[in-house]
Parts: sequence; structure tokens; C-alpha cells
Amino acid sequence: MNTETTPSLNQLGWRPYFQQQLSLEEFEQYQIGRISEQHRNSNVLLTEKGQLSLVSTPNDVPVCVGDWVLYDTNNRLVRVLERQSLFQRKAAGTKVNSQLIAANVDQLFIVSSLNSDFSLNRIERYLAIAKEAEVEPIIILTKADQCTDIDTPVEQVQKLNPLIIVHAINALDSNDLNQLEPYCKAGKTLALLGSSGVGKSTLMNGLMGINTQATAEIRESDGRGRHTTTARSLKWLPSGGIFIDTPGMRELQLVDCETGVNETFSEIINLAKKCRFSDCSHNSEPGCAVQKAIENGQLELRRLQSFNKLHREQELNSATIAEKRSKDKSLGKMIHRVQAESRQMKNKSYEF
Ligand SMILES: Nc1nc2c(ncn2[C@@H]2O[C@H](COP(=O)(O)OP(=O)(O)OP(=O)(O)O)[C@@H](O)[C@H]2O)c(=O)[nH]1
Ligand SMILES: [Zn+2]
Repeated sequence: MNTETTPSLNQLGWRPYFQQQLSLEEFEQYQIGRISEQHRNSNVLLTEKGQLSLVSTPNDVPVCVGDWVLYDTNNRLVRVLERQSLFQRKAAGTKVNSQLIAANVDQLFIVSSLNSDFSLNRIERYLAIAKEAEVEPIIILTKADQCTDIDTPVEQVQKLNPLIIVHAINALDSNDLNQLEPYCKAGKTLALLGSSGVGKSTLMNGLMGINTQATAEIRESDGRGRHTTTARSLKWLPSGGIFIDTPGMRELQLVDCETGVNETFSEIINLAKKCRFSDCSHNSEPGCAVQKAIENGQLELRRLQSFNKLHREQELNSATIAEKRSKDKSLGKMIHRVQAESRQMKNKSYEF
């Protein structure tokens, strides 16, 4: 995609899901745009007429990169369209409020390397995040060139979910990257997730047609190895796809991910329905169908341990947030105000 030319809404990812949310009046009155950058006092919008700065006021509802919005002739936000998917995260440091990270991502590349860093538990954690965000996960196992037995880890990942798509690649090899072309087509929005050093930048640069070897050398020579790619949150791929790489994407944690965790471990949830006690902890209770499945080799103990760990983790993070919220009265007031104003705005738009 040549960023010099103005993209069509379809190239930006517009589709019937968003179109059907618009009333005829809205369609006539307002313009449509997609948020590509977020700054403290303004947001950059990509529109059919080019790029513009969306005027933001403190009373605006929260938005994030990837959001589809309606805006008026004064470049002011009218409303945010319902999201098809949404990544959120617990803020770093002492702030524990959930923050919007990226919206309307179609596919998430979950990146994990095939060297000693390979971890099924970590992949499960990322799968739960993808499920919770309602984004399709694609597992990319990098550093295949540094692994003598690729089949075993690929089979292990495939066993987590037979429907999941897994690719084992050398992210430095353009032939291997060709396998990923189907996900990078025009109108598709991608994001990636994976721990440090697994090859996320290498992969992204490779897909963007940037010389990855040069990137690696720069990283090694500056010794810091931090993002040598541009800091833009939304990147165009040569094949027309869109990569969303907001800073927060890389530090996503499990917060309020009960649904995501349960979906990732659906076989345990199904077994648990057959436990004698409805509140079975699958530890040592009599009549536990989960323990029975472990005993007869149907379920790996590792799966149950990973499930328990992720459940606890998301519960803990969510509880911390709930506690913070109940204490933070001013935040509650702010939410009320924002909601009231948003309602007012909506009513206003219907008056036209
Ligand atoms: N041999 C080989 N090296 C790779 C592969 N993928 C990445 N690397 C190398 O691994 C190192 C780390 O890769 P990065 O792309 O910087 O990893 P990252 O996930 O972006 O790391 P952070 O920026 O810390 O999050 C670099 O030296 C890459 O050249 C691969 O498939 N094979
Ligand atoms: Zn049980």
C-alpha cells in the first residue's frame, strides 16, 4: 500500500459489520474515519479524503487505534462504532485501570520462538488474550532454523486446539514469510504478541519488506536492541494489510479474561460439567471428572496447572482493578459524566 495515495474505506478495513451500524441520517451528516495514532490531545484519523487530526476534548468517550468513528465538519468526534474486537490491558506501574489498546484487529500473530524460550503455557496465555479480545489467533513459531526437531513443538501446539493455525518459520527468510501472505491482504488488520526477543520486529520488518538483516545488525551494534522500526502505531504492509503495533500491545496482561481462559481450555470446562460437585476445584474431590481424565491419560496435568494459573492470574488482576475503581470515586463520577454526555450527543445527532 502506497501511503501517498488515499486508501478507500474498504482498504482501511471497512465492512458490513460497521456499515450496518449507521443510520441514513448519520451517513448523510457525518464522515467516517479510522483512528491510526493516539496522542495526548489529538487523534490521527485515516479517511477516504486523507489523513486528518481529530479534535479531542476531555469529555470524549475513550477511543483507541483501530477504532472506526464518525466525525463532523469541525473534525470533532460524534461517536465510536461498535468494535468487532478489542484488546485492553492493565496499565503499567501503580495505575491499574483497564486501558484500550487496539480495536478491530482481525488476526493476532502469537509469536513464540522454537529455541529454549518455547513455552506452551505462554502460548496458552496469549491464546486466552486473543479469545477474550475476539480475535482469531495464528501461531507463528520463529527460529525454525535453530531447531532440530520442529515437528514435536508444532504437534504440541496443534494439540492445544486442533483448529488452530500454526506456522513454523525462519523469520529472516523471505520464502518462509511468504506463508503468511494470506493474512496480509488489503482490508485485513493484524497485530502481534509475543515475549521479548522472539522475533516480532524481525517478522514485522520482513512482512513490510524492510531488510531484517540490517535491522538485526543495527540492534546488535547499538547494544540496546530496542525498537529500530518507526514508532507509528498503524503500518501498511506492501500487500495492503494493516499492522497495528501500539506500544501497549506488547505488554498485554490477562485482565477480566475469564471467558478467554475458559474458551482456551474448553476441554477442561466440558469435563468439569461432569464433576460430582458443581464447585469442584479439580484438586482431590471425589467424583472429579477432570482428575479422572488426567489419571486415564485423556488430559495432561500440565493443561490443568496452566488453566488454574491463568484463572488465578486474571482473577487477581481483575480484583485489583475492581478495588481501585471502588476507591476511586472521581473516576466513577467521570464515567457517569462521559456516559451522560455521550447520551446527550447521541440524542443530539438524532435531532437532525
Ligand atoms: N535465526 C533466526 N533468528 C531470528 C529469527 N527471528 C528473529 N531472529 C533474531 O532474534 C533476535 C531478536 O529478534 P527481534 O525481532 O528483535 O525480537 P522482538 O520480539 O521484536 O523483541 P523485542 O523488541 O524485545 O520485543 C534478532 O537478532 C533477530 O535477528 C529467526 O526466525 N531465526
Ligand atoms: Zn473436578
